[in-house]
Amino acid sequence: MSVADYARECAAQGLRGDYSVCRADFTVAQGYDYSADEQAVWRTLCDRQTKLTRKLAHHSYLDGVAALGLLDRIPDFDAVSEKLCKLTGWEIVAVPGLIPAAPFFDHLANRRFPVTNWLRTRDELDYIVEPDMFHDFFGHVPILTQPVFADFMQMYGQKAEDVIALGGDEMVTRLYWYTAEYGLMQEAGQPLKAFGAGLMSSFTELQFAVEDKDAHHVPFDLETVMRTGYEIDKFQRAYFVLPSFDVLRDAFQTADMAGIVGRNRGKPALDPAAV
Ligand SMILES: C[C@H](O)[C@H](O)[C@H]1CNc2nc(N)[nH]c(=O)c2N1
Ligand SMILES: N[C@@H](Cc1ccccc1)C(=O)O
Ligand SMILES: [Fe+2]
Repeated sequence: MSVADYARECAAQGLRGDYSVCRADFTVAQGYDYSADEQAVWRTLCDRQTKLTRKLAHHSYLDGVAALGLLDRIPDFDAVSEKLCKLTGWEIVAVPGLIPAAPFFDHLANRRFPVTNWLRTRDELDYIVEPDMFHDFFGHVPILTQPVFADFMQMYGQKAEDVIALGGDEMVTRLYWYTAEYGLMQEAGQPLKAFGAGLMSSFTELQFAVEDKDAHHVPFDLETVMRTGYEIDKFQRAYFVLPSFDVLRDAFQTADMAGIVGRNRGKPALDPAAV
C-alpha cells in the first residue's frame, strides 16, 4: 500500500498521526521538540507503570528496563539506538503511528523497531486505543536489549514476510498480536506474568489480564492463535498463556505455515471469548 493511500485511510479512521511527511518505508524524523507538559506526562506514565511491571512483568522485560537505563525524559531515538545497537544490533526508527503490516514486519526483519513519535494525553494515562510513543517504547523496546528476543523479533519479521506471501497476513498479524502484544507467561513454579507490550503500556489492562478472575486465559496453541480474531480498541477477550519462550520459538520454527494458511484462509475468525 502506498503512503498516500494509507494516509487517507488513517485520517478516515480518526488516527492521530501525520502521515503526510512519511518516507516510503513509513518512517519520519522524530522531531524532538516535546513540551514541558509532555515531559511531565511521560514521567507520570513511567512512574505509575513501573510500580505495576515490577510485580506483574516477566523478568526478561524487567532486565531490559534495567539495561536501557533511566526513563526520566522522553527518549531521544538516536541516542537509544546507539545504546541498543551496541547491545543487540537493533535500532529504533520514528513513525507517525500504526503502519501497515508489510512495512512493519520488513523493519523487524532488518532489526529496526518502529516507534511512534507522539505521546498520549493526560486523559489516556490508563489506556489508549492506538499505539503511541509510550506503548511502542516502554512496551516493546526494553525486551530488544535481551539477545534471545532480539533474535526472535527479527525472525518474526522474516517469517511474517513468508506467511504474507502465502496469503496469511491476517493470520500472522494475529500471532503477533496474541504474543508480542498481549502474551502471558506461566513458567513452572512461578506466578503468572505478562510480557506482551500492549499490557506493559496499559495501567488498567495489565492488572486485568494478570489478576482479574474475569480475564480469559487460554493455553498457547499456534494454529488456534492464528485463527482467533481480535479488536485493538478494547481489553482483549482472550490472553494466550505460554509455558516458556522456548515453546514459542520452537512452535514458530517448526510450524507448517503453508499448511496452516491453506487450511484456514478465507474462514471466519474464531471468537476470542469462545476459544
Ligand atoms: C502486524 C500487526 O498489524 C501489528 O499490529 C503492527 C502493525 N503496525 C504497527 N505500527 C506501529 N507503529 N506499531 C505497531 O505496534 C504496529 N503493529
Ligand atoms: N492499549 C495500549 C496501546 C495499544 C493500542 C493498540 C495496539 C497495541 C497497543 C495502551 O494503552 O498502552
Ligand atoms: Fe505494539
